[in-house]
Amino acid sequence: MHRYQTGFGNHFQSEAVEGALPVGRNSPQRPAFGLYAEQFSISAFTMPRAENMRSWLYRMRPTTSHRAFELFTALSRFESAPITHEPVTPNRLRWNPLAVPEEPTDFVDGMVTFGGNGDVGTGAGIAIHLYAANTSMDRRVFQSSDGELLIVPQEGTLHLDTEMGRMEVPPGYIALIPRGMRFAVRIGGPARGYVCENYGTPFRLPDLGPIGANGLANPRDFEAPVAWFEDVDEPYEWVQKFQGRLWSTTLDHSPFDVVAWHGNVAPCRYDLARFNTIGSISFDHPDPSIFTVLTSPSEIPGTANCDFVIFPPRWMVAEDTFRPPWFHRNVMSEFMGLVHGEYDAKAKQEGGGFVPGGASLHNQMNGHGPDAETTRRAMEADLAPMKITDTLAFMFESRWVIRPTSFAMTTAARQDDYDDCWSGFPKARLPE
Ligand SMILES: O=C(O)Cc1cc(O)ccc1O
Ligand SMILES: [Fe+2]
Repeated sequence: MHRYQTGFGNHFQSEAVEGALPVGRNSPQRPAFGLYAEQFSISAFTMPRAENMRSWLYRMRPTTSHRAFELFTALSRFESAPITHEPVTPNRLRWNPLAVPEEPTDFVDGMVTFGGNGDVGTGAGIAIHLYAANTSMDRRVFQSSDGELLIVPQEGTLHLDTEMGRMEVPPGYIALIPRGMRFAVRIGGPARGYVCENYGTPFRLPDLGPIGANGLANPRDFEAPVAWFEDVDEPYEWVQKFQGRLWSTTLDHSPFDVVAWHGNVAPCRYDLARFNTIGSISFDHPDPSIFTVLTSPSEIPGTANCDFVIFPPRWMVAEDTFRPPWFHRNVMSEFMGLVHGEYDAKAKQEGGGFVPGGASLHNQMNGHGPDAETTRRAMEADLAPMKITDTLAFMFESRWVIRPTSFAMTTAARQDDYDDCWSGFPKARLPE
């Protein structure tokens, strides 16, 4: 339906009306048709060229023309770091999916923060939100000035209208919305999913090292929209998340009035089925970093502010190998979600377990891994090549402890018996 331009971080250009995009300069004295030029910067002007990110937007009115924002207090579940709930538990946590609300609830109203780290004020760390919605954003747009949004739909296709164009994002896809970009989410039914709000360095493709020039998420499979605008002179509510609080103002027109744009900042979507999954063809279960789709680096090399990692369908062929994820204590903290199917570290469990729409959190240095049933099966398995099918789990992995919110700690969706999945392991028997 919508048209897209392909590539990740390309210098794109697009015009919805022929002649709207200036040629050969960014800010002509009089842009075509009386449009206004606006630079949209998500890196400092002086960042090295390879990391410099900005686009030029040509819009019907300057963004500046609006009344003052007023503090919006209704949405207390939409939180930001620092998350202050004390004490931060070292316990492994797992949650059932959020129920889709019965009251009309849009994407912004339906956002519930489960945890976060770092600080919106210093621009480091992430927040992890889950959304459950049943209504489209109507004459309402949202922007997070606090971070970029990585959206992982689990149920229901999202129709994202953004200042730079429109995208359709069904479950199995992800979307990236740049920091500060205004967008609206339209849905045709119940919608549920996960959001990583990244306060730090924007997500980028990971280096490939010895993998070579190709593999994992290939740049050409990312899709950015083409320019699109609506000429609507009616009230629009504009909700802005700024330093952890929600602010709102009303425009007398649609903010989707960008007629043309060019640059290397743009929203995009990516079909996770395009991920070129690489794994062991000899022995041993590789570290899950081999499944990194996108990474937000921190200032310590190889130690991400956030890695976005997926566990898609794949062949398992490793010989003499315990094939599921191994037992693990990690300096990095791991938040997981499940889009569909079963995860290979957790056996299906009557009335609970790790289910689509649910989530788990294994924080710094705390042991986790396959449950007892998965372990028993994997140790007894006939190691013929086998394909793991119908599954899509993912992880937001961060160098900082992901501090759960009060909501996450107290919600009835939290499984208070999670530890039990690791009980009943037979003890090793040493020689007499
Ligand atoms: O389930 C997890 O905890 C994520 C994970 C997966 C894997 O294949 C190896 C290590 C790891 O932490
Ligand atoms: Fe892990």
